[in-house]
Amino acid sequence: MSASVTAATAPRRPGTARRFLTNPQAVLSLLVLLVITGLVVFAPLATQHSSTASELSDAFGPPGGGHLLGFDSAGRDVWARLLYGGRNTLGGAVLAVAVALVVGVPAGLAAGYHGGWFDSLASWWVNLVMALPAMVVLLASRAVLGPSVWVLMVVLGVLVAPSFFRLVRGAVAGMRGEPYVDAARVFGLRDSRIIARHVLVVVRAPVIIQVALVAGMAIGLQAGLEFLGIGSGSLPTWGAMLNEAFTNVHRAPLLMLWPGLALGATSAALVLLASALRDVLEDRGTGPVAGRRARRSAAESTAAREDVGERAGLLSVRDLTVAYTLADGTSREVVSGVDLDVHRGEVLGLVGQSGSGKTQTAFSVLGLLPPGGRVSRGSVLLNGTEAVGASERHMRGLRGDTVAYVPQEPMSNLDPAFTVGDHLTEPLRTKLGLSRAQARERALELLRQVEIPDPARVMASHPHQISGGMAQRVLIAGAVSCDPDLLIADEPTTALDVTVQAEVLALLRRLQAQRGMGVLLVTHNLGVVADLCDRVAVMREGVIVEVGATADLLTDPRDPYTRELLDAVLDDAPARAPWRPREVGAL
Ligand SMILES: Nc1ncnc2c1ncn2[C@@H]1O[C@H](COP(=O)(O)OP(=O)(O)OP(=O)(O)O)[C@@H](O)[C@H]1O
Repeated sequence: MSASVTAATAPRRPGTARRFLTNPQAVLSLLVLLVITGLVVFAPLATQHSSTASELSDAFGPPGGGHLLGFDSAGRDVWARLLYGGRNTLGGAVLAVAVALVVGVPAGLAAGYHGGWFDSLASWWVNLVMALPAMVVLLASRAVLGPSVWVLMVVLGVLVAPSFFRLVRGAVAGMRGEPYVDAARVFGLRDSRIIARHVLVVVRAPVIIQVALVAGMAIGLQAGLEFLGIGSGSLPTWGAMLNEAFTNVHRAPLLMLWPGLALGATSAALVLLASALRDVLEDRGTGPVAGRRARRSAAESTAAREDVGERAGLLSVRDLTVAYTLADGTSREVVSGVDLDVHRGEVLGLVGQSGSGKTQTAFSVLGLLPPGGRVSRGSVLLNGTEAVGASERHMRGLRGDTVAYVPQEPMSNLDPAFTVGDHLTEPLRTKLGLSRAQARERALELLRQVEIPDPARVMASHPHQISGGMAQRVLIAGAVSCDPDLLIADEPTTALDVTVQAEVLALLRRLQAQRGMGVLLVTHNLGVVADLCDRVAVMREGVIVEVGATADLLTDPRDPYTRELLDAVLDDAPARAPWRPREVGAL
């Protein structure tokens, strides 16, 4: 069994439902809410009396004769009023939450995911709304829009929408640059799909918690307004009942108790549920999520280029120049005038020191340069089609089945919230249109092809439950899943330990040979180059300084920089002394 397999399994965490059901606070508060909501929704089943029919002779009458809680000051049935009034109180809270969600969540998603002018404008608007005193706005809107509890709840929804906006925007902006979001784009998934799959799942838990909190707050605020006599007046609500009871508090103090109890129990249950949900939902096995890729220092360009012949290959890059706009408004070239060709079935190594521009070149081919970066000059032909300046839609069409990508850090390219099976089946379903069952079958087959011994178990595992080596195999399986013509592998073994590196390289070599894929292998490791590549391009400070057949280039480098790289390998790897068994008693 390989090293990557033995390290694979961590104990499985109980599912969300299980954690919820074993949390007494969660279960109890949900039960209280369900009972209250059930009584309110099915009010006609819980009472045959009307909430508005009044009989003055019954005013302040005690319980009895089917009137569970007696009568109020106008001779109306208190139990019926409580149940029907709850409809307005809870309905109002639902309305406020719905408005806040509809306004706050999409705006937060768009601002966090895309940034730019919308983010600036929305953040400015949110700061403005948050600076307004809610009570004063509610009072003013009642004066302008009339005494309707529903209108007040809509206004309240708008006032609390910023809390959802900020929550969602912060979570989404924090994960925007995560490699697994880039990886999803590399698979050719649409932004809307990425948001639905990877982004919404991140904000789901805090949003659910916030919903419970905001509902509790809306109920409290609404009751406060009604109690002060600023609500609808005519509608029975728990707040209005409190208000009426308060005027007769000396005569019938119990009349305050019932709406007070209903309000207190509902608000308390919502707050307790929110806090229990926080424990349940936020205790997810998020696994190791690495931060964004480190960006390295700049370089200026020099050097010669080799004539690479006609542009008939699978990938043909000419005069590729990548520039970044810096914070001070100036522009910096990080890749300058690069020419590259990868032919079908060929493995081209792109080598050079850290920061030489290898990754920027690879991302340009994928059409996935980070924000601020752009191809300022040149052409990238993928299967004869120009990729520079192509629409995102066009590039999405190419990613996955024309060009696929194997990243450097396997773990951070898998979304911790999803299983391996989810990762593998999603592109199969969206790109190849397979059914769920077909995609699952295909994914299992792919896992077998990348030599994962127990594919069914690995399919059901989350990223934190598998080793780095296995995660890289999963990503390789994903990359070849739609049968790409060109595979771009960016330092695919750097994050792995030595034995696993060798296995993953062997796997890549085998898959490449079986499928006849062209491979652009980005690496700084000349050992890997010698092992896998047919040809090598050496990159330094953003330019290609030498291209040639691997054997020629490694044995007879023409450029001084290539020679330096080779010397560095030799310097770094002193000849090992022959292994001798430790002498007995040496310790
Ligand atoms: N977002 C960015 N803004 C500005 N410059 C950047 C950005 N990303 C990368 N660069 C610059 O581009 C240059 C090339 O970086 P690149 O990541 O392509 O190097 P690399 O050869 O792939 O290195 P490594 O092997 O360490 O990944 C670096 O000098 C880096 O500073």
